[in-house]
Amino acid sequence: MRKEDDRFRLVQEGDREPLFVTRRRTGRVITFRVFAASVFGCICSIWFYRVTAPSEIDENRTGFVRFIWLVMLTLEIWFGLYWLVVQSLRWNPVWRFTFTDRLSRRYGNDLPTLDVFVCTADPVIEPPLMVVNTVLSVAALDYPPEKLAVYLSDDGGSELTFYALAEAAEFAGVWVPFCKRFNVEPRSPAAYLSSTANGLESSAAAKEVAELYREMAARIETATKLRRVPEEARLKYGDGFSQWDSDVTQRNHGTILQILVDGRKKNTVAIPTLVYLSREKRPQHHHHFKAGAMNALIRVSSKITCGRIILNLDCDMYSNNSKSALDALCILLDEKEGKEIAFVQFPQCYENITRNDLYGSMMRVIADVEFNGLDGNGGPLYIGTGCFHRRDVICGRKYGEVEEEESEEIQEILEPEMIKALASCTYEENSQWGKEMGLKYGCPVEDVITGLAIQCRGWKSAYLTPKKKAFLGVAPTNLHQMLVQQRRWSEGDFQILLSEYSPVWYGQGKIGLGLILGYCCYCLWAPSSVPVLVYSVLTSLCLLKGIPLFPKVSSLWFFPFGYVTVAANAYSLAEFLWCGGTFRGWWNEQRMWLYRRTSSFVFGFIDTILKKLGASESAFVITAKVAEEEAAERYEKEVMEFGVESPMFLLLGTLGMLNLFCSAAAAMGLMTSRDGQHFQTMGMQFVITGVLVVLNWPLYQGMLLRNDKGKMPVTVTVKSVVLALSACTCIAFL
Ligand SMILES: O=c1ccn([C@@H]2O[C@H](COP(=O)(O)OP(=O)(O)O[C@H]3O[C@H](CO)[C@@H](O)[C@H](O)[C@H]3O)[C@@H](O)[C@H]2O)c(=O)[nH]1
Ligand SMILES: [Mn+2]
Repeated sequence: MRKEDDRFRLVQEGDREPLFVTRRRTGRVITFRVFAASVFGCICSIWFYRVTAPSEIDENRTGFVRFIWLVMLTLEIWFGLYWLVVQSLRWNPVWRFTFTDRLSRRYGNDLPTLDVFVCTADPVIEPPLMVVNTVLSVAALDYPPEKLAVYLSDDGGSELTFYALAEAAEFAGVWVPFCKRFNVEPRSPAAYLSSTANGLESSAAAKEVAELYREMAARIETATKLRRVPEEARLKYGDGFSQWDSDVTQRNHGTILQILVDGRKKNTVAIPTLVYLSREKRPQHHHHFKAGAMNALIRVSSKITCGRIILNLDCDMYSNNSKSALDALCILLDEKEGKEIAFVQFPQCYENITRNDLYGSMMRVIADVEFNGLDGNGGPLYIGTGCFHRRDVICGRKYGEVEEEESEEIQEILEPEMIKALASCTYEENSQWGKEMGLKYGCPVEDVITGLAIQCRGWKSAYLTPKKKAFLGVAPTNLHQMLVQQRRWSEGDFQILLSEYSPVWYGQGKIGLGLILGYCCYCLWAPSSVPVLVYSVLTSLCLLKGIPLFPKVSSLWFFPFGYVTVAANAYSLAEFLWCGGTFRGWWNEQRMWLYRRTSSFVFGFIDTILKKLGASESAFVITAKVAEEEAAERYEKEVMEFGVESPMFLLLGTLGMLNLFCSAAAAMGLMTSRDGQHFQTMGMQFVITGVLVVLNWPLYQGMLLRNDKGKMPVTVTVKSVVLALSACTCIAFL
């Protein structure tokens, strides 16, 4: 009898196989650690060299030169320590693999309810057609439709977006069944119809769907262009449009809520519930940007479908892999390890990246290396899109507290008017919303700080990178947008470091050291601008002035400098190529590394300090998702786009010119003197400044050689040249 029992248990156990596995690559990690140790050894000897400053250069050192060396020492200590912090991201990477077939066998259609939140904020820079494509792609997820609901939050309060969604709700009736029947991928109609490899073009069903989509798209685009909703539509969706009174503006309107498809009514279960929400906005109330929108969504949805799992998406991130929800559930429903995981983050991938990724927008290494490293240390950051949450955790449940049982029947169906009150401006007054409940307010990267707070409540998170990318969005397509986005991120991350939720103070004892360091890598982006800025200016100016900053090329002390430089760059190149990048892509990435640090992060740093002093408010500049035609062509050709006057460009231009002048002057001096000794002592500076000049090539082109609309505005060029020349002259005669 006992034996029987055991056998029975075994079968049961087999049934309880984990829904995912976590893998490590031991060989690679050990190699990496040995390598890292060798680099660290050299970093230490660089420090030692600076402190003991060998006598060869010491002979004729004046106080001024001594001061410069002290600055160099400080910078090198910073770089060394920052390097140490960054190693945490590579120390212990893990990869997760899911078994969706086991999930299906075990749960069938008995899956938790899932609410998808899509956020949009402006019908001009986020075209309604793009937004509804995202909505349609998630509505067609491989998930039982009666368990799925899609909410669109429109911070633009735009009739156009509502109109587009109403059209999409109708089209969904055809699209969702079509996707499921033919197992279509990807499930954004625009992406599907533009992909050539769908193999279904010829079938009658596909033709019909394509035709319907084109008609709908044409109607939406016409309306968007004319900025007017067609009269027929107004009649057809009257109860929706009636909520826009004459005085509705983007910043001033009551709550607008419309359930376009209601899955709670028993007969309409073939497509998911579809809801439009534009929360109330009044000029006298702060709306807290995307965090405010998300919190309104959490409350409103709790009275409609109350999905146990929440997927958060930006309006441009369409679902490219219909299994992503099942993948995420493999983690969240896993009986053992999954129990401690609060959210599952997918990488932010883009569909509009050119071959060599001119602006480094893909952040390949972050997505393919660093986030796996974070996962090994306790979990990736929540980055605001492509993330599956447990509803009760985002609402404040601590790890270890019991989960509330899901009530069998969804609560009584409330009148829309009662639900609307949940999205009013005053609802959150004197409540924990924005603090302990929902997404946190007051930070430009509300998502990162929210994820951190969740981890500090004892939870872990997981990172999933299925081969077939889960979601695809639109990356910034010009330099200025890219720099603005990075400025917001660096500012937000730095604010977190200084806030009461700082990973260093608040996270202490709540999350592991590895994860604290991991957060610091990003939180220190903004302050890391200062040393990079000083370093690049100092090496160039000292080259001009003939002040040596590094050991002679022939001296033994040169070795650590050379080794660190070569090894670090070779490693980063290798890593980039492993992640599927090209050599040019890596080179472009190095340029963006520099530009981010010498513009975005500088401003992010200043903004944060000003904000701490109470002198400024942080803003959320929404990233544009469309570009004008000529600019789009230049993007395709990987020609760097400047075009606008911006203080960030002025800074980049001035630094670029400074490097150019200094290296030109120094090269001329070298040629006239033919002094081999001079080259020996200044060798390293020649190389650094030379590399900077080569890296800046597209900048010089934009400033001096190009004539199209995307070149650097003349005023910026003139100002940069004047500033750089005056700096050089001052230094030369100092
Ligand atoms: O007041 C606002 C501002 C923005 N958004 C939405 O937030 C999303 C992200 O905005 P976007 O301009 O595309 O910013 P990105 O820099 O691309 O966004 C990244 O960085 C943000 C934090 O800085 C995160 O919130 C995002 O999820 C993440 O994708 C978009 O869907 C917007 O519609 C709102 O709903 N309300
Ligand atoms: Mn975006």
